[in-house]
Amino acid sequence: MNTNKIKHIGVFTSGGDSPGMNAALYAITKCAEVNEIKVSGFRKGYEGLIDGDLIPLKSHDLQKLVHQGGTILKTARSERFMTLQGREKALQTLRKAHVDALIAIGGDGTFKGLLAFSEICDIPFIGIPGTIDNDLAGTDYTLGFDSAVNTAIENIDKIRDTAESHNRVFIVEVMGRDSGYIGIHSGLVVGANGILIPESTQDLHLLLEKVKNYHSEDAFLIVVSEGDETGTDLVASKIKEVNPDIDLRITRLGHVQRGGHPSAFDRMLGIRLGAASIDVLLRGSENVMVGLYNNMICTTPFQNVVKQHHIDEELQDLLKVFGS
Ligand SMILES: Nc1ncnc2c1ncn2[C@@H]1O[C@H](COP(=O)(O)OP(=O)(O)OP(=O)(O)O)[C@@H](O)[C@H]1O
Ligand SMILES: O=P(O)(O)OC[C@H]1O[C@](O)(CO)[C@@H](O)[C@@H]1O
Repeated sequence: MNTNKIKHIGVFTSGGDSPGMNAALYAITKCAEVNEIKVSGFRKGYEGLIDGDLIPLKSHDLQKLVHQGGTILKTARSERFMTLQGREKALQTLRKAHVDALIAIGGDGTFKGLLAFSEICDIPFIGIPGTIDNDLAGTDYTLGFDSAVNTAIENIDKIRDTAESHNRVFIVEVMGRDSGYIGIHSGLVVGANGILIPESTQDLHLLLEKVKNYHSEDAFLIVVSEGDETGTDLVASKIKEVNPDIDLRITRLGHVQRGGHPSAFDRMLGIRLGAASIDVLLRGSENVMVGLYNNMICTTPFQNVVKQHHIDEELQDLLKVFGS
């Protein structure tokens, strides 16, 4: 496509919200304005595309929202977009609004959606990785991951205080639908006694050995990823089996990890990736996700942005030493 013809860009946030999305929206809008391109925001992810629910975006308004968590465009998981009929409606919306290119901020599901959409819609699509799970290939970090880990550790530190006071064992469940990134990062930096994540299957046995002999005056903290195959409740009952005297509590941190102000890292990541999305679009890229690799901007075709079920070797080694 002749990129001089890009006069109107549509943008939306999709999947789970993540801190830093507003910073990315600000950067997209600011950089588009510099290039005399109009930006419209579709509300509630693919739902807004289907229903034609769009609002004009101006950098002046977004500038003061960079520090805010969530997404001012709202987000959703859209059943309707999973159907060809839904995608055809979205195509009509884009044609009617004369949108020349689309930028989506979301996780791997969002990019699968764009791939399906590209079969019937031939305008360029650019993706920005936005999910607290950090489970995408093509980038070292996704928007919101750093903030979510910070929220998790702030809360786990508090749990330690009460756990120490009562000599209790606590299982703290952290988010990550299929991924242990939040689990391994938060578990390591709070000094957890055990860390269970879906990418590593041997730890439970070692953990049970350790907890069997636990009669300490200390707290015993176990961080379990939501996606761990054993699961929080079963881990708890296995611990009770091997050591029935243990005073055990479970805390599920849940959606608190998705809220709150974005960290400095996530604000900066949002600014960099938002700006990069306009830059690569105007250089003629399409159907790629912009990401950060070794602290440099890179692009990856949507086909390769599959869910990342791999924790690198260095972290796995740390897990062996510190996590079980
Ligand atoms: N194969 C697909 N075809 C069409 N649309 C899809 C497909 N997969 C996902 N989508 C659309 O993308 C939306 C977002 O995907 P999903 O709910 O998996 O979140 P995500 O982008 O992976 O973010 P998060 O990691 O925060 O959950 C879905 O609700 C659906 O509308
Ligand atoms: O908000 P929902 O739809 O319950 O989704 C929860 C899922 O979304 C995530 O927070 C990612 O956005 C996962 O960690 C979690 O499993």
